[in-house]
Amino acid sequence: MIEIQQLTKEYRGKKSTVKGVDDVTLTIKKGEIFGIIGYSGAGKSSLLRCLNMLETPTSGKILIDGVDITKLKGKDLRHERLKIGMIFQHFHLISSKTVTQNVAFALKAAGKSKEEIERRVPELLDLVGLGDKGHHYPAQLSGGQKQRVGIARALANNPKVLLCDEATSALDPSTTRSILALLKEINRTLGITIVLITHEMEVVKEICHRIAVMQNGKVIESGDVYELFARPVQPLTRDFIDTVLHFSLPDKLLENRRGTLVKINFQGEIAEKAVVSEVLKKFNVEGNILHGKIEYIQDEPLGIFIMELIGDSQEIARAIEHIRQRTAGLEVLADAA
Ligand SMILES: Nc1ncnc2c1ncn2[C@@H]1O[C@H](COP(=O)(O)OP(=O)(O)OP(=O)(O)O)[C@@H](O)[C@H]1O
Repeated sequence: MIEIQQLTKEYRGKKSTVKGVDDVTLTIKKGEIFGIIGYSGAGKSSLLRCLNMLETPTSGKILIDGVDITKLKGKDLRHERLKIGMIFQHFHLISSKTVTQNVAFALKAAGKSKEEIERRVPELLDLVGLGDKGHHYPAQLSGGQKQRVGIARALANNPKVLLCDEATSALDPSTTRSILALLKEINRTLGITIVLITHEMEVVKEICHRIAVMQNGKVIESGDVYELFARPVQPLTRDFIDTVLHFSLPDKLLENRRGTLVKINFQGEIAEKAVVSEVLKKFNVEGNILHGKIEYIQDEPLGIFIMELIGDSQEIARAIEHIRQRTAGLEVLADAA
């Protein structure tokens, strides 16, 4: 439904030109929650803001349901933009207006009648769990409640796409979870496609179906979130995943090891874990499990074991190959000492 083709966004300064987005091609499917992750300066905001033309791309196309929005201007662009809602890290509410007036503002801007606005605003506030807060001003709300107003406002005109710009970065962990749960619910019940940018892998793990990892304006890796957790290719993707899986083996353990250290991913099936005992019987290697845990990625279990394999190097290589072929992935963390 959203096709980004060879998109580039350059910022031209007096002395130099910065490529915020550098030749990005991506397809975002209808009804999915798509995450774009990267460190500061990777180009996430630039890419997201091109999707509703808050930034004008330098080159490339953005097709939304087949319409290239980069070609639109004036009334046509305003009309197309109504299909795309957006929420922000710092909410961007109008402080002098009540919650009801903030949400009504989006409907007014779209030319909706007074009757329709009066009918729609309470509906939207109920949807985000703020049915009793209509007369409050933003200053009287918590961060999570402010973001709920932002979500109600973004959904006012029944968009097909919701863009989320670091929507939970200013919130504490428990409020973050409640806002992510609301976004998930909106995606499920209203079928709205959600594109979110974040620098937190926890957010991705919690709600995204697919993700793209950005670095220096480019997408360096993309795919199904479970697949990327199980089989990351790029070092940067691994770094992000490590922030969630928290694998740091004590230095002492690394120093004292005798064998090859491997990390094995299991697709959560107990049967797969039998592979390890099978290997120990089949090959002449000794194995010590040093660490094990199960993470839930989108409610699907991903088991992770760290093992030390001790034995003849050829035999270890055969054992590794055997495990690799029968599990969700194996990574050699350190060769035999
Ligand atoms: N308006 C602008 N003028 C000039 N350069 C810009 C502008 N906006 C972004 N850039 C540059 O484009 C690159 C990508 O920035 P962008 O804000 O898109 O990254 P980001 O991944 O969203 O980072 P952050 O999370 O810090 O916002 C950076 O090098 C940034 O300095």
